[in-house]
Amino acid sequence: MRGGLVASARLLPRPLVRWFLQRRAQQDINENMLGGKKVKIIFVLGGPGSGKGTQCSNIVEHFDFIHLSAGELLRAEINSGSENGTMIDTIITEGKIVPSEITIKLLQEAIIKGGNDKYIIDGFPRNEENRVVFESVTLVTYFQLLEISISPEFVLFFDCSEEEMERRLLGRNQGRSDDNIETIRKRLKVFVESSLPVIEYYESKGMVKKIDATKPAPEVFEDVKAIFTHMA
Ligand SMILES: Nc1ncnc2c1ncn2[C@@H]1O[C@H](COP(=O)(O)OP(=O)(O)OP(=O)(O)O)[C@@H](O)[C@H]1O
Ligand SMILES: O=c1ccn([C@@H]2O[C@H](COP(=O)(O)O)[C@@H](O)[C@H]2O)c(=O)[nH]1
Ligand SMILES: [Mg+2]
Repeated sequence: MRGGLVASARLLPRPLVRWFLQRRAQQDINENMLGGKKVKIIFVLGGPGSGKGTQCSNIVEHFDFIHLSAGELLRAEINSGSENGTMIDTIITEGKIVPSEITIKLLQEAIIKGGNDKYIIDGFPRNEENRVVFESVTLVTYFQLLEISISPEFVLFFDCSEEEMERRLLGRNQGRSDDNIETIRKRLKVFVESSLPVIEYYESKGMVKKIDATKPAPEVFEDVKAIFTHMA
């Protein structure tokens, strides 16, 4: 049946087919749709060690979301032996921010591959440039040339004191090259200087749901659960 439709479409004038597909894609763009589904994206932000990864794991156990950690995608890229691997590794070890085009390409691929319509994106956008570029991201739906603006439903912000974040990272023990006191201090500085402005931007739009992340993890999850339960 589908093959028949494709064959029939081939008989139509190309400009007409192109116009039809572009119109459909434009409708999808206007409604934040991907492949006919409304895509829901939630940004999970907070300082290093605030508990983003821990809580995202809890969220996917209870709610139908796919968890994409930008940091994990970058670490996987290093381990894959990609040509950018060494450069990404150096940037992470220095606690700096990887160029937007690299991180966004990995997120785009993961979103398309995920095939779901609900994503929690953990640890991204890291700076204003990340945010602006992602909001005009090009997702390949019908034509490569279409610009699809994906804006988050809301931003979940894990608010935690620096002392507590530092203590947690020093005790994490997962063999990460950036879990040493020198890099941790750099990451905390980058968070304040580059990532907090992103949270302030969304705050000014009334899109931030702030969580007290200094509490024990199960208590933090109770607060997170309440937000996700109410959005369903
Ligand atoms: N509420 C909490 N109380 C105490 N320890 C916690 C809490 N949440 C997470 N942890 C622990 O703190 C460490 C950091 O947590 P997690 O990896 O979830 O943070 P993160 O925000 O994803 O950090 P990063 O930005 O470095 O990836 C882990 O060892 C985790 O088990
Ligand atoms: O959007 C991003 C996300 C991460 N990075 C770099 O990776 C490390 C680790 O990220 P975590 O979220 O803590 O796992 C981070 O310090 C950055 O160096 C990035 O550049 N852009
Ligand atoms: Mg993490």
